Amino acid sequence: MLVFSLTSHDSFISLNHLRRVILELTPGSPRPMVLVGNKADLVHAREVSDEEIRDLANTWGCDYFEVAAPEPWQVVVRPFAAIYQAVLNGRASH
Ligand SMILES: Nc1nc2c(ncn2[C@@H]2O[C@H](COP(=O)(O)OP(=O)(O)OP(=O)(O)O)[C@@H](O)[C@H]2O)c(=O)[nH]1
Repeated sequence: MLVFSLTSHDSFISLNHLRRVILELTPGSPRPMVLVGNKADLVHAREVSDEEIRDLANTWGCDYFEVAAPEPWQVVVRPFAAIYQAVLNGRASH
């Protein structure tokens, strides 16, 4: 799960490194990933544009979820459910 803060462009950029490390540590394995922008409630402090998020999600072939920690767990759980489903799909195709 590639999580960044919508209020920190640096955290968005640092996902490149994080993803590279994950890929290097797990060669040959299925590695379903989702992109998660946290702190969606802090609208006025937002530093990452929808366009750059969409571009990155397309480039990496990831689903994108926007969450805020204060939201009900039913919202915050969505990216976890997506990863879980992707793992199950990966197993089914092997
Ligand atoms: N409003 C809001 N605050 C959040 C959210 N997620 C985390 N925080 C707050 O951000 C602060 C830092 O949270 P941490 O969980 O310590 O995250 P961190 O990555 O160690 O620190 P930061 O780089 O400061 O975000 C805490 O005060 C959290 O309560 C969010 O979605 N919305």
